[in-house]
Amino acid sequence: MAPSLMSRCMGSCLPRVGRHTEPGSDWMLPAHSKLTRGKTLAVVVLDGWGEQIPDQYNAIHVANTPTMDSLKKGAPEHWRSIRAHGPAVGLPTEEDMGNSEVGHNALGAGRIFEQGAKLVDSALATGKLFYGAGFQYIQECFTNGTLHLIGLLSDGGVHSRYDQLQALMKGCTSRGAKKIRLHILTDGRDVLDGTSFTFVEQLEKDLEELRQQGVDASLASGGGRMHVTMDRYENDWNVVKRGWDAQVLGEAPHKFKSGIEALMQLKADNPKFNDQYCPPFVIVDKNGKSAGPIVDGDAVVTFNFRADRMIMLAKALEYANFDKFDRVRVPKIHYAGMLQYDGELKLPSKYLVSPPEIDRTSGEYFAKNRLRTFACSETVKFGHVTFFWNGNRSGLFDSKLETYVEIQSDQGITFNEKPGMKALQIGERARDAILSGKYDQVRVNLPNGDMVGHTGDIKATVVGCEAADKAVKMILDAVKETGGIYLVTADHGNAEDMVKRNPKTGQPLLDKNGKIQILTSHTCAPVPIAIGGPGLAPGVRFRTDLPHGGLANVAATMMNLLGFQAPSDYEPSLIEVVS
Ligand SMILES: O=C(O)[C@H](O)COP(=O)(O)O
Ligand SMILES: [Mn+2]
Ligand SMILES: [Mn+2]
Repeated sequence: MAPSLMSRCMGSCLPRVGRHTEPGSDWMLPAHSKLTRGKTLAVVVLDGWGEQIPDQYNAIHVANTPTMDSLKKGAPEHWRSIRAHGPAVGLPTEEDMGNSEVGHNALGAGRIFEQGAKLVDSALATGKLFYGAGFQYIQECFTNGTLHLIGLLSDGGVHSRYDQLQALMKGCTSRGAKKIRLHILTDGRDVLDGTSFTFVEQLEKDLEELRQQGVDASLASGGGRMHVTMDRYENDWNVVKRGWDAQVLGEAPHKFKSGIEALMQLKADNPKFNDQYCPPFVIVDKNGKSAGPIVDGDAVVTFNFRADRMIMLAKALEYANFDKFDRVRVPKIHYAGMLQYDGELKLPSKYLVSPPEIDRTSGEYFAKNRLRTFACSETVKFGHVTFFWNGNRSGLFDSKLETYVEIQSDQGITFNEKPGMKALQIGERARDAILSGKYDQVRVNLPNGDMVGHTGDIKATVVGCEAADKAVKMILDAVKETGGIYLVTADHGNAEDMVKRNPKTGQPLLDKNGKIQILTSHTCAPVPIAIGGPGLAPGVRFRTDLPHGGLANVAATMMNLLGFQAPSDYEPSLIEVVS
């Protein structure tokens, strides 16, 4: 140990826990030279809570949020905003809005990793995607079988991108695929509601082009992403079953001759129709025979790069012992994911592009340094503060040190129906964990801004934000009572902007009927970060020399607040200690 460091640590500092040398070679984090251990750190992630123009379309501004307001107004040296979109979280461009996967990855891992969207872009650009073991595996079925492509039809860039699907279709047909069937999930969540028509039209054109080249290419089934297939964290297996029935068995309550006919008819039948909740349908020929059930000898690719909402289908497609619903018929197929979605479960076992290797996350460091962690959210966000936070890794690092609590989310509703969601229960569980004194870190995700924001219902989103604010208060009160420290931040924007705006004037854009266009998606807005609590050492403040700080700077900040230095290759901490 350097003499200067030793003298600083004599007396008041706790013993130095260890030393980090080469990345990965030593898990022990050195003690911080000025900040001591022993305080509970509460980490609150407000999902979908950005900083934006304070007008009537900013649900957070409209909402009564005294706790979050006081953090912002209270102490300028303890509040700032940080980047949560684009390259700051490993996405291809500044136009890419943030999302929970990349946001929580960056928060937990403390470094910026090239994310799925970018990795697929380069694997397609270099052609590497078509030379790997995953592609060879599906290619084996091209001569005698059908290639099924299942995924989100959108250019949201959160779970998938249409240009990648186009490149995949082209690449597959030029490498021998003779018969292709598309199983689409309509979006309206990462892109404007109603755009499914445009995407389906484009897809029909692209399929027609393939047919001109002699490929038997057509749409086989469809459904809205939130109602069909794309559930997550096992909240509701019925969603995946609906997809299975349409995609694999070729059965659905609605049958149409084309995708456009399907959308037009379903919309005409139901004035409340929206892209996210489109019912499942199959495409049939004139005899009513479905265009593309999945059968023995076929190849299947799930073309979403993002993990959370594909894992359940991946399990249904890959696991021999699967008991979540009756699959009725389990075809012998060659299945590959666009990426491997779960590194711990190695699921799916075959994939086209290697996922980012997110290693040495803060969670793993904490476990190795014997810190005790409590993490909690409700089902729809549970994996965010655990799986995503830990670098897309399921499970605990150390069951003796970590407690992960999942509160069951409401099922089968859109969250504007119950916008408070489980925020108060999450707040209570976190409060109890803090008061118990058993944990060094208590981490939660409060989902309201995001989950209600995605419904496009402004009034309900306001109510949701108020509930989240109450939960923050509960947690901050417990921090106060126990002399702890808090760090409150968010993973990306959503509720702070509920309308599509003219980029030049900032005014809401109108649709062809003169109605304001509602924005259901995330945004590119920065997010707030606030620190405080009685345990925060005097002199701790946000540095002013990191104006472009982003989510990846938070992990080192947490380590400092817990009394440790961060690993040298982590993005720098946002705080400094002045005397
Ligand atoms: O999956 C979703 O719900 C949206 O596409 C993205 O939202 P999230 O990134 O906040 O989960
Ligand atoms: Mn999120
Ligand atoms: Mn979201």
